[in-house]
Amino acid sequence: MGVDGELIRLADVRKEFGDVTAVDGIDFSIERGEFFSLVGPSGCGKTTTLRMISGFETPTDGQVVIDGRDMQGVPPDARDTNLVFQHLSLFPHMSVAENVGYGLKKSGVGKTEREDRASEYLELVDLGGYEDRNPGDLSGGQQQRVALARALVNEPSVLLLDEPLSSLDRKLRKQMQVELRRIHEKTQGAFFYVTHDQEVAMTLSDRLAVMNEGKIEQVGPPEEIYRNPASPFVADFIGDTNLLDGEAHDEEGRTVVKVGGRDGIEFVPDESVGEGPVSVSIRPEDISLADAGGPSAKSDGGRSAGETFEGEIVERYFQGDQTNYVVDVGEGVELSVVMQGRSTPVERGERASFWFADDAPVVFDSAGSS
Ligand SMILES: Nc1ncnc2c1ncn2[C@@H]1O[C@H](COP(=O)(O)OP(=O)(O)OP(=O)(O)O)[C@@H](O)[C@H]1O
Repeated sequence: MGVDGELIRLADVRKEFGDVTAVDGIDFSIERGEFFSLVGPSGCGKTTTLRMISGFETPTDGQVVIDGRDMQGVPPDARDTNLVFQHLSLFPHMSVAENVGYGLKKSGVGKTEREDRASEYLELVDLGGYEDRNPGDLSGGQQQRVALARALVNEPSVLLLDEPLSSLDRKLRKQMQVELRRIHEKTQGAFFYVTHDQEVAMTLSDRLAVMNEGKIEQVGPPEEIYRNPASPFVADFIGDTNLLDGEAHDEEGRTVVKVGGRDGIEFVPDESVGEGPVSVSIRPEDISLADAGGPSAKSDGGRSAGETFEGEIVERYFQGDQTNYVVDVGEGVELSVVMQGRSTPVERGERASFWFADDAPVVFDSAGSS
């Protein structure tokens, strides 16, 4: 563990269940020591992908390679992977230490070494001293940490995690996210994390793959995916965005994108885009607001700000450190805007001016690529 290089590779992997195509020809690889997440909406094929890596499901087509070895025909227990599920499966009649040492016992490790290693991994998940407890006497988060220790104790090259936090309440989930990151750093093994929760995936991952309807739409570090989404689906699924229909056309030799008709939004896209219908993604925090006609404090921290537009504030939600607005731009176009820090003095029902930097909008042509 801890050596750089590719550990897992999926090459053109497909899985069909009867006439349902659960996974539709996917390719990605996971590096040693990496925290890699597979994220996408319910039913998109995440669990099926994880089960093909673990060996509980056989691909209809394509190749799963772990550590340079083709896994075709290799059963789950002969793979260097371990699994943690959403629903805990601790043995209630065994102590915490016995639960953690269970896999070691099965592979013939003696009692003393088993106990030592169980204690070592309980220490790792911050449960040193809990060896003799019953799993039933622990909190949900503690039980989840025991399950983690049990999956880590035989030091697999890859830990496969299928929504392991989704049964926990919000506060515990946040705590466990921090724990997971810390445990990952300590173990140096690769973590493959499956979730529909894009926020969790962004927080935890070195890189993530965004999956939709059995296909991978984008693979990359969270920030790159957030800033440069490869498709309207990715722009919408990862973080919040304004996804708008627009039209690109040529105006005196340069491309101009229009959203929402004559009084709508108009801008020159940062990257070249063909003429015709387009989708436009603008993140709410990339739009600035001020009261219409007031002393415009228009500045974008050095980024070049484009034209100023006008709209009516139809919603305003104060949220402490930020204020969320919905601006009606006319012709059915509404923009969501997030202003950080102290809110602007624009109230619901008032007119406001707004603007964004030239490089804020990401434009996708009708084929869906940016
Ligand atoms: N054993 C099976 N037999 C038939 N269809 C299946 C089987 N397993 C999964 N599917 C189908 O394959 C598709 C992908 O399922 P999968 O469980 O991989 O999705 P998922 O992204 O993990 O969803 P969720 O987030 O809800 O767990 C779904 O349409 C599902 O109904």
